Amino acid sequence: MANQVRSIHAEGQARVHVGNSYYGSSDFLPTADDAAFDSHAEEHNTRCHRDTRTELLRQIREWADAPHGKTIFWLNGMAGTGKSTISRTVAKSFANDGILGASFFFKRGEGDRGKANLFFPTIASQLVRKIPALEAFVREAINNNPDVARKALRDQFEKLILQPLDRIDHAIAVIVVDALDECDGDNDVKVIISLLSQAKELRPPGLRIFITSRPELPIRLGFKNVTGEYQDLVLHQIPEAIVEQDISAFLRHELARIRDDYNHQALEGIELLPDWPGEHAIRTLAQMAVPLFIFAATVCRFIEDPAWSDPADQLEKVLQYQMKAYDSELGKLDATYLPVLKQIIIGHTNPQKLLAAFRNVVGPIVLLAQPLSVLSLAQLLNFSTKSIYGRLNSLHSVLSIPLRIDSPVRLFHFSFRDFLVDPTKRAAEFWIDETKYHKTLADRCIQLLHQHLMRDICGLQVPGKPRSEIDQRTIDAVLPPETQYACQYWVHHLKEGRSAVQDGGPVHSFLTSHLFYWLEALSLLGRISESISMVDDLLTLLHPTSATEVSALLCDLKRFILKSQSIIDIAPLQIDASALVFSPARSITRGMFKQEERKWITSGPIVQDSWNACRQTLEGHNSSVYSVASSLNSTLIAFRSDNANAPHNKWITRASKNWLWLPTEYRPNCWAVAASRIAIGCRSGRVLIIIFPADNE
Ligand SMILES: Nc1ncnc2c1ncn2[C@@H]1O[C@H](COP(=O)(O)OP(=O)(O)OP(=O)(O)O)[C@@H](O)[C@H]1O
Repeated sequence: MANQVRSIHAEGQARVHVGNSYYGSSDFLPTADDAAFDSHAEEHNTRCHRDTRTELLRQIREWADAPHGKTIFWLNGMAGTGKSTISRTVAKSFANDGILGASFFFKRGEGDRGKANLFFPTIASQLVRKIPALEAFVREAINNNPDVARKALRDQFEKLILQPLDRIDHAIAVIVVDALDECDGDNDVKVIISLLSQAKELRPPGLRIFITSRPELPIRLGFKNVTGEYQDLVLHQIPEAIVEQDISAFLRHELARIRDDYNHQALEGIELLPDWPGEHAIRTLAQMAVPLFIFAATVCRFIEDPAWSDPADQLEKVLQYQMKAYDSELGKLDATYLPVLKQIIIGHTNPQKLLAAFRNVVGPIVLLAQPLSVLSLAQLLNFSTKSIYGRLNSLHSVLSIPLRIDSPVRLFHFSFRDFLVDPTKRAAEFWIDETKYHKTLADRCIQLLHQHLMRDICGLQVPGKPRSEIDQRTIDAVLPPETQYACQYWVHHLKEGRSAVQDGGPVHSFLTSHLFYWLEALSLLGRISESISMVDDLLTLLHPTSATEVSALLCDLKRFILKSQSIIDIAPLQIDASALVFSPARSITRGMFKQEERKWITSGPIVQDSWNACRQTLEGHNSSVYSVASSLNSTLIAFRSDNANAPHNKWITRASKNWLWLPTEYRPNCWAVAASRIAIGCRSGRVLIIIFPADNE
């Protein structure tokens, strides 16, 4: 990070002075991890088998190459029909030909990949890498609006993508956006569609956007609003015969591979016949599958799974679901997943016990907002790693379970979760009660935070130490993945579990004891801005009659965070320094955490009584220092700039380290420093006197 410390040191005895650190923009833009088609998390995901989707892929290519074609191509289709696989294939082929501008694969349950927040910054940062001429204009946008990546989607799109692209001569570039339906927030989805449709205004008009999604209502409405601006294709309306042919080709290839691998290590006499499974079985499986590729893919994993029996037996088990698969689309999901799940209980005398154990482990896994490893799951759920592995052993065809204990367990396909939590299956043996397990996760997250969070968890000591100077390994050591997860998602699970927040309840008690440590941890994770929406969510969960105290605390807390988030974001420990010291005397948050106030301020500023009308001050202006003054004996130094928002006026430093950050209304116009006492004349008319203990105290 380009973090420049420019403190001017007084020679001699000066112990307290006003310094001037400022923080350059470290990362170019915040981005969503693993969203690109070629990211590490996506690398093992399948692309179209070479004998499948040939005509469709040709059409997509033709659209991308057509000089006056529509800007957007929308490929929509039901769950499991193969959209993401097509997206990966076209992204790879565009990348090979040098025309892929950017790709974003939305994925629910994978943190930032399931939200709109970082969609445009991620696309912009990839575009910059692809088209270097854009960099200067994107940087200019960031300099003019340092917070642009956190602004409304429209601002992000216009400033980071549309305007920079409009200022350069660019050749054709394709952006691939997969699974838009997995982006949270119906309104965000509609806004994204509407904004992307504006790309047609670009001169020269070289941008193409390939979007896939399920045909869900908000997306259909979004596209309805931009009728005429896009070309589309409905995957599940492709004639059945063509899809059956594609799925057959895939099955033929995969089952032959499974047979050969099995025969390679099978004892003599039990090998599969060389023509196994035979055309009849392939045709039956393909007919059961149409139009769901996910059926074919899961069946192959199930047949191959050595945990059960040989491939021929496994195939027989699948074929028993023949009639069910022909029933309906829901029946097809049953036929996909029931053979796998039934294995868990077949032949057991006490299936209820096994089912309960299955739900207690698999329920949380499918509901996580971001995948966790077995190690982290064990910590979070308070189970042993052995018992988790025991439950997962039979699920290798539906879950990707890495060998490493600290690598995340992932769903092969989101339709597995859809199947398990389907509310129409309440009575079914494998049904997972979403609300119940979200509640469990919320409780466990809160308990974990209770156990692990503490003040100054990284041992920074110096209150102004910027987050950017803390080694990520230090943060990861004190905040392991499950604690990071709990910090970010306890409110999400509370909300999805529809738990009421009430006075004296677990949330109230957590906030009363651990609020500051939680905010400090969020800051260390670079996620403090998300605390505002979490507080908003908590406010929606208030119990109607018994939440007076916690409601007042949350309203106050929102003001507290809004006022100080810019500095807490930079220096985590300012939460109980500047944020606390400058909050109003009657702030509930301040009152509650009075004991946290830093002892190194003997006498703090006189502050207003209550919150005033100013909710938040946006930081980010720059100006140079133009005058420096020193006391007669040269022990004290003060300096001033044109601009009250200039970074040089923001900190009180001690021994050349930042200690106390000054909110805008306390920024100095003039000041006097004497030993450990500092008097600041503020532009607002306030005079602020702060006394620090002498160094030897
Ligand atoms: N053309 C193909 N060739 C080989 N395998 C395929 C093909 N299409 C799909 N598959 C397999 O089917 C699985 C499901 O497909 P995919 O994830 O692409 O469906 P989807 O339509 O994106 O589903 P969802 O809408 O639920 O995300 C893939 O993981 C892959 O294993």
